[in-house]
Amino acid sequence: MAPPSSSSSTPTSSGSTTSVQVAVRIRPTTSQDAVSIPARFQRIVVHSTSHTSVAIDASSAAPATSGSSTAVATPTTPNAKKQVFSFDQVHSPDTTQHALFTSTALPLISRFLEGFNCTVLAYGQTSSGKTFTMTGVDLDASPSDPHNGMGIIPRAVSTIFAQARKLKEERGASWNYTIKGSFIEIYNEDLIDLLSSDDTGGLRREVQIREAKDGSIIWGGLREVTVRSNAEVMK
Ligand SMILES: Nc1ncnc2c1ncn2[C@@H]1O[C@H](COP(=O)(O)OP(=O)(O)OP(=O)(O)O)[C@@H](O)[C@H]1O
Repeated sequence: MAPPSSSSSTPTSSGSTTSVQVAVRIRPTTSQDAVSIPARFQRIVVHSTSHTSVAIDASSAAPATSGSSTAVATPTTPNAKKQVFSFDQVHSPDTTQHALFTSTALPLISRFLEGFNCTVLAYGQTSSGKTFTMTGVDLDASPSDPHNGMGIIPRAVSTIFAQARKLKEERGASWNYTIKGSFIEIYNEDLIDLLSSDDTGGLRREVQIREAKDGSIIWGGLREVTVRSNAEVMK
């Protein structure tokens, strides 16, 4: 979360401004679901009803096709009430990786290059698609290709490098930039530096997090590595 002095506000669909935006992505059913989910639970209960809302079927009735191995829409029972929830963005199962990136993370990149702190956080139950959404596949493909499976991280990193190169071309020899990366795992209450093992004989170093007087965040002992390309970051 960005400290107040460097946070950046974004207009919401309701017209108010907030520094936190919530986007929901509904993942499609996969072939794995057919084997890993018991047939009686194989039904779709979450539907996007607009670009900003989802409806959850309230029916607790068993689906008409109980026993089938394919997911189906839940039949509505009489008087079953759908619950509707609103978010800043709702993405249906057919949303591509490129479209998701363009509407969620891309707007943050220009703000990031202006000096704002930006965070993209994936949250969801196991198998809901966090890794697919954040990392995806085709990690060193072109971020502008709308058809590949690159997730948010490789697309964001490629875009940051491309925009930094463009700024360099515009600003000439008097302007330079360095991009550094760190990789931290938060596990229970511990913060583990995942890039520290090389110089600590295989043991990963714990890092300390504290807040400076000006509200900025200090990561004590965190290893920062200079990176020059998306391929280097994703390695
Ligand atoms: N939008 C999508 N389109 C196609 N397949 C998807 C999509 N989202 C997720 N999947 C597939 O669903 C499965 C589970 O996704 P994923 O591994 O990303 O979940 P996760 O939230 O990271 O799970 P965990 O918390 O257990 O690590 C994977 O096989 C992934 O390829």
